[in-house]
Amino acid sequence: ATEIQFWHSMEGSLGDRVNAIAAQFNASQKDYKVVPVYKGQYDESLAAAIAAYRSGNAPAVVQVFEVGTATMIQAKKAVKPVYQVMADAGEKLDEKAFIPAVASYYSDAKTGHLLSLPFNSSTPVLYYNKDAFKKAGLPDAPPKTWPELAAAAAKLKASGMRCGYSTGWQGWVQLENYSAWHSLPFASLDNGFGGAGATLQFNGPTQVKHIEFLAKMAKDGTFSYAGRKDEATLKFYSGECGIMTGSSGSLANIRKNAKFNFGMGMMPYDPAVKGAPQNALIGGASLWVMAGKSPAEYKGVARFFKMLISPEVMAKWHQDTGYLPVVTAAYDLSRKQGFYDKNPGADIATRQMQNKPPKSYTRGLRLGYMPQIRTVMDEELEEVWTGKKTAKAALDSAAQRGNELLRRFEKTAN
Ligand SMILES: O=P(O)(O)OC[C@H](O)CO
Repeated sequence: ATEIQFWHSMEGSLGDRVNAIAAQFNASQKDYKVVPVYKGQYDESLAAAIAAYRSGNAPAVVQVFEVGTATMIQAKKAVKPVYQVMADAGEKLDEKAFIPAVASYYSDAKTGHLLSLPFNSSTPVLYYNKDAFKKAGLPDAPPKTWPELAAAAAKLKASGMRCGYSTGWQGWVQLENYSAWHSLPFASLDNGFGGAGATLQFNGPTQVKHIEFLAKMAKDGTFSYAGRKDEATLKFYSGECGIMTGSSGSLANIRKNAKFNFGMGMMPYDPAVKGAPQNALIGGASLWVMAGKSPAEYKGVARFFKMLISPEVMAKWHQDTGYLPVVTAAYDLSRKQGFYDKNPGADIATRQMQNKPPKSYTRGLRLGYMPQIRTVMDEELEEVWTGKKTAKAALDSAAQRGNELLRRFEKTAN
């Protein structure tokens, strides 16, 4: 059988699910063998795939986080667009089958065709420890607003918890999604979808106020910073933190490890901000096909992709993990199966994305060097949590440093 290397960043239960899907595909036919390989976290696997391409050892498929999209689009020679892979292999790709917000994130601005395959899309959600809420005398309901969240975190601490609130992926949750959820642009030119020349706008007064709010929580000990990626997930399921905002896709590992009852809610919003809540931006990752592979490998990739987005496989992946059902048929199937009736909260990630019709600047991000801009946001926010910088100084500096990265990216493109 022709081997198809599939590099990914799915950890714990998520990795188990990826392995199970590959095994299912491999058992369904004899010509191809998909070999999933965990290559570290998103930034690590992206760097590994680019290095491997340069030395001629690229995998056929690599999972790239959403913010790496512009990087992959620019690496034209290194990738083969998914719509071409499917067409060459004679596999029909119904691009209308995808949830529009997901498809547009990964589509070519000019042709409108899919460049990568949407696979694990998420939105940030809120998780809360129901047992801890009960012990703290809090009602059994997720905090809806940031002031409610702060009050609940204070009560949790007062009841003896070590950590009231923590967050995963701070740039994604507290600035990228916070902006969209509050109907604000993250960057000009429709967050970069309008072409080159965009400047970052996440240092506006509303975002500054929000980071000040979190800084105050960090100072009084009700917000505990856990790390740049999804370290907060572990702090939540271990019972240390009573509330967490993080990826809807953290559900798989929370479900497996939490020894308490937990509930979910939408991202909190600031009631003082007009238009909030607006809609969420998707995160997670998509699957990119690398260039320079054999026709047989591409045929196998196309068959595998076809299976991944079939309503049955996608519905199961969504139900098992908390990632979005990226094809509408998988959402319909899950509903028909009674999944949302049996699992309250399981459709929150989808509902947030569709909360209101998106504005031109709440559809997603298409910004070069966005992984590096994430690092800049992380560095600057960490200065706020440790009290070394004010929210305003940190966000202004992050925007300025990020703008320099954007200009540098545009130069490499020409
Ligand atoms: O944990 P994930 O896979 O939902 O990804 C979260 C962020 O969007 C990664 O950039």
